Amino acid sequence: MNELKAKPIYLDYQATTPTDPRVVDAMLPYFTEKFGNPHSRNHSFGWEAEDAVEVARGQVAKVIGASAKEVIFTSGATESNNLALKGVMKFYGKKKPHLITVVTEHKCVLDSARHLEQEGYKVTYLGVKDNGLIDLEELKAAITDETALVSVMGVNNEIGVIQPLKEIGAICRERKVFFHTDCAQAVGKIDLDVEDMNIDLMSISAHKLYGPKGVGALFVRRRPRVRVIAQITGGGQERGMRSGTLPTPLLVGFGKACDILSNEMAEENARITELRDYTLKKFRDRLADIYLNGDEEARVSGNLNVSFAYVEGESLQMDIKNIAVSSGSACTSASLEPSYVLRALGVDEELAHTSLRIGIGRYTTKEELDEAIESISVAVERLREMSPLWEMAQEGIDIKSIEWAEH
Ligand SMILES: Cc1ncc(COP(=O)(O)O)c(C=O)c1O
Ligand code: FES
Repeated sequence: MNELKAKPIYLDYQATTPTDPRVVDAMLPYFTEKFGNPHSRNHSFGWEAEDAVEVARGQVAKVIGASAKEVIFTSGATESNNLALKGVMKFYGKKKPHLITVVTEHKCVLDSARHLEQEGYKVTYLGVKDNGLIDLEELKAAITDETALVSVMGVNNEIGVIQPLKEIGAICRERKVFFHTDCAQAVGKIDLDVEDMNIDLMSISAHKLYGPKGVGALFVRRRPRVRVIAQITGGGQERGMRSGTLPTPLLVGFGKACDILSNEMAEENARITELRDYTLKKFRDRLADIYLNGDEEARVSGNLNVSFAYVEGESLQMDIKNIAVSSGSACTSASLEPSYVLRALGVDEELAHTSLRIGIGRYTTKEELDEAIESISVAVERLREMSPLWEMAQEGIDIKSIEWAEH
């Protein structure tokens, strides 16, 4: 058949973002004529690259209210999170071997915590309420004299909920424990100020904020000073905290992307919030039995994580192939397990299997959303028509009362 392929619609901005063309333009000269090694001290090629790196450092620092000297460049948030957790625990851990984190953190935080546990450190994993937020009283109760670090993400990558960073920072400062936050999904989406929020370490990733992939940063507070043990050693770059030649073009792009956010973030988020609310309303008007996962208020502009009851998420995705969204299951492995984040919210397994994460961002248009809403709705209606569970629910049978055979 000579069918015209529909243009794919990208609604997966939490997975990654396209690099802003302005960012690409800023980067290009640093691949070619301005290619010097920023650590070369003896000639102008090096100085030129170093100057560009320092400008970028300042631009990154500015969006989070830090000073440039507190920004350590890394390869991304995965590395930053590893450095924060392992670096701090290994420095302070003899006297204070206890780390507190949250069950809904990104895998790279949870995996770093597991590694530390295997090495004998103690880890408390806080649960979350059914809106995805931590309970501050639980956090307070978990802190002991042995706690060195609390690590709570700013914004969750799956459900977009915003943790109460300022309150967490205040608790940590009062109890004299360091506060690390994974803000890979938060920078550019919410106002962040490391001073006001008493944040001691913050992980950032460029490719989530319209910058290039393969670069990120860890903010490490200087006053009061936070010490970390380097996880990558060598030439002693980044004040000994992270060795390796800095990738000048990537950093220039990262800096430019942050600079754009400094100027345009408020306006951009207002526009995206409007699109998101519009989308949710249209779904709610059209389809019964849909549920928004995660708090409706404490939520970033571009995230809609919705369960479409009685429809299996993967089947739904297969039906809407030209729309790039993420499903709430099997996304982290081939295990076909429903998302651990949704499970932690208490979303039951059936419903967790029916979720889609719809990510709206800088280049999303209303027309694209209209098309996506229509395709998803048609697919949900079609799949529900085929679902015996949906049929039973329409007849008023309580699905929960059914005894399922072992499988
Ligand atoms: C919350 C969160 N933390 C960490 C990461 C990892 O970031 P990177 O891809 O820069 O390593 C991601 C991206 O998947 C994320 O969403
Ligand atoms: S949605 Fe595919 S395994 Fe549950």
